[in-house]
Order: sequence, then structure tokens, then C-alpha cells
Amino acid sequence: MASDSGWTDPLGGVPLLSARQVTPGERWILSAGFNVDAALTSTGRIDSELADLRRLSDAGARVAVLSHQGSHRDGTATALGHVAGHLSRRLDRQVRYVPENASDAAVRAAEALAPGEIAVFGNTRHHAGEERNDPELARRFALLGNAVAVGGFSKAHRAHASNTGVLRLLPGCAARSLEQEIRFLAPWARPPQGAFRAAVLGGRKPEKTLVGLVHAMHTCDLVVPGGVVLNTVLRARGHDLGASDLGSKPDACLEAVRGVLDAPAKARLHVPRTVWVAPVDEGRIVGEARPVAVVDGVSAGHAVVDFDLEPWAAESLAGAGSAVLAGTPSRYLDGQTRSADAVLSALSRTSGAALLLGGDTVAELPWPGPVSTGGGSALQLLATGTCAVLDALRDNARGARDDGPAPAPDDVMDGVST
Ligand SMILES: Nc1ncnc2c1ncn2[C@@H]1O[C@H](COP(=O)(O)OP(=O)(O)O)[C@@H](O)[C@H]1O
Ligand SMILES: O=C(OP(=O)(O)O)[C@H](O)COP(=O)(O)O
Repeated sequence: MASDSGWTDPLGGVPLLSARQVTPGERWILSAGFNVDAALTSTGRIDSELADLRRLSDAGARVAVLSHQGSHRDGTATALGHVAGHLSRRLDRQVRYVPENASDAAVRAAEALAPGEIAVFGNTRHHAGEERNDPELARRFALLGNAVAVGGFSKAHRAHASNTGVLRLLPGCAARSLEQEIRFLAPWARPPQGAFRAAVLGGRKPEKTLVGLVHAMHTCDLVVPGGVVLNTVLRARGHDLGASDLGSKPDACLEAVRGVLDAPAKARLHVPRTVWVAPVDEGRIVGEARPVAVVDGVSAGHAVVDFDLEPWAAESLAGAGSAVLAGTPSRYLDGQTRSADAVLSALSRTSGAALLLGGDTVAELPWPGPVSTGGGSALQLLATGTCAVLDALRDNARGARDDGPAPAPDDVMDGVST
């Protein structure tokens, strides 16, 4: 979605692991983004690191894998043993799980790795300091190796201890996963001249509004909000929303949407006439969904769970030359599949390229076409041509080390996890 002129090679000045020699015995940290559920519903975020892990291991490197999953704040961070198991199977070699990552025991375990051995260390989000980009936590993580390969494209927009923090302490480079995702996204940043461009932005995370909607309104021809993005648009237009989900940053998103609605835009914004609402209890759907005219508003105790895609928008989407979908448009896993099915059906008919972005989005929606493992990070890259991690890698290549205040934990989201 970046304007054509705004996209210079995002990898410019970024050292690449693919261009590095690896010698036996070297101690590497691979910073990954294994933010997947324990059932391994969608393993793309793990599989994207396989090639580098195999190469490092085959070259005799000793590899400590450091990954985030879930969040410390809401208690969703879990152990990562299932990831080590998956890697063992896919790499056809034993990948050990070391549940800690910042203790003396973790450092000893990393130092004891044999040449060619890979171990997955504990979830970085067991620590509050990960998302705060705490320099002391980064210092502990940095003891797990002598150099860091930064993968985990899905967290490339976050300046956290395990990716940008460690880059202030160790020489670093971009892992192949990061390199490949960024090269893969170029066609959506630079679609063919004159192509009709569309963005469908749903889900729950604020980036879909703060980055995705704000940027897409100026670069796309059609924007279809769903999920919390739609709820925020309806709120900005003064509709009653009952108990609808407004996400973790409702005020910032409302302000951003008001700014978008008040300013001239390139895109036509789809606002449905009919939404589907259901009774909810603490966010859980507890009764049948029914259609409601948007103008009638949503009553107390009820939430928007889906919407009807207007026929004109379905036609426009089907004719798109370039399209992205970031964030599930509706509560798909709760059986609210109308808008998502209509959007996916239209996108499957496009002559151009349609791309799905993000963890839950890719895991939840049936889509045989192209996908990216990054949701917020891909939107950030498409909107600005860079991400926090790429900037940190460039600084690292210039020799900048631990010589100033740590960067803000999260340049777009003010450090607030979503
Ligand atoms: N109207 C809605 N109200 C609440 N949640 C919604 C709504 N529409 C979609 N969602 C939820 O959004 C979730 C995906 O959002 P998000 O985490 O932002 O995606 P991703 O992980 O791909 O970035 C889905 O699990 C879906 O249930
Ligand atoms: O799932 C992720 O991002 P996404 O939902 O934007 O695809 C990444 O793992 C980043 O996780 P975070 O949004 O908790 O920082």
C-alpha cells in the first residue's frame, strides 16, 4: 500500500545472514516470532525459520532460539515446548527446549550447546521487560550468543528486548525469513500502474486502524473495514454500538478514524447498511446473531459480530488488481462467516494479487492464495517502507551499540501490547 515513491529497498543497509559465512562453533541467537497457538494450527511462523536453522546447524553453529508468544500483560504467554517438538520433526534432529532464557542456568545451557545443536529457550514474554525493551533484560538475552540473526517478521514493527534490544549489544543481521518476507511484499507496495487497489482491514489489533486504515485511505481505491476497525468507524459516525469490541486502544483509534473521515481521501470507504449483532457476556457470544440496520444502532449487552458486504463492494473487490486483507473481518471462529466468506469469494476472483496478512487471520480463514506471517509488521512496512527492526539492523551495521537511551518499545503503539 506504500505510495510508489515511498518504497526504496527496505533492506538497504541491512546485513543479511544469507550473505554471511558461518563457521563451526560460532554461538548464534536466532530471534524468532513463534507466536502460534499450542495446537500449531498454523505453523508458517515457525517454518519460515527452518532454512536458516538447518544452515546454521549444518555449518556447526551453536544456536539459541529466542522467541515471543502471547503477552505477559494478559497472561497468555505460554511455554514453547511444542515449538521445539515441531522443529525437531521438521529439521529431523533433536531440538532441545530450555524453559528459561534470562537466568544463569539459561546462559550455562547456551554455553553448553554442542556444535550444530539447536535449543529453543523460554518465551521472552514471560518477562514484563520484553515489551518494555528493558536494557537489562536485553543484556541477559545477549548472553545466549555472540551474534544475533533477527527473524520473526511478525514482530519486526516492535522494538522489544529480544529483537532491537539485543541489537544494541551484539553484531546482528537479518535472518532469511525477514529478508524473504520483505522481498515477497514488494508487489503489494508497488502494484502495477493503474491497478485498482483494495484493503480489507479487520481483526482486533489497533494497528489495523492506526496504520492500516490511515494509510490505505490515501493509497487505495476501496477500503472495507471489518472487526474493531468497522466498530470504530461506526462509533465515529455516531452510531450506538452496545457492547461491541472497540479493541485495546479505543480512544486513539477513534481519533485516527475521525481524522480519516474529516480529511479528503482517495479511497471509497465501505460502510455496511446491515450489521449482525449477538448478545454477549464478557465478550463471549451467548445467543443467536441477527441482522440490524446500522442506523438503528446496537442495543446494550449486544455486539457487532459480522456485517453484510454491499454488492457494489463485492464487485469492486473482485475487480481489484492488488488487494490486502489484514485482520479477520468478523468473528469467524464463532460461526460468523458472512462478511469473511463474501470478501474471500470476491478476492478469489481478482485478476490481480490478493494477500492475507497476520497470525490469527491466516490461521482462521480458508485461503489458498499468498499470505504473510506478519499482520501489523506488514502493514507498517507497506505504509512506511521500514520497520523498527530494520532501522535497528541498519544502526547495528553502522556500529551503533549500547551508547544511548533504549528506543521506545514500540514506535507506533507506544509500547501498548494489543
Ligand atoms: N466484530 C468483531 N468483534 C470482536 N472481534 C472480532 C470482530 N471481528 C473479528 N474479530 C476477531 O479478530 C481476531 C483477529 O484479529 P487480529 O488479532 O487483529 O488478527 P491478526 O492476528 O491476524 O493480526 C479474530 O480472532 C476475530 O474473532
Ligand atoms: O502476532 C503478531 O502480530 P499480528 O497479530 O499483527 O500478526 C506478532 O507476533 C506480534 O505480536 P504482538 O502484536 O503481541 O506484539
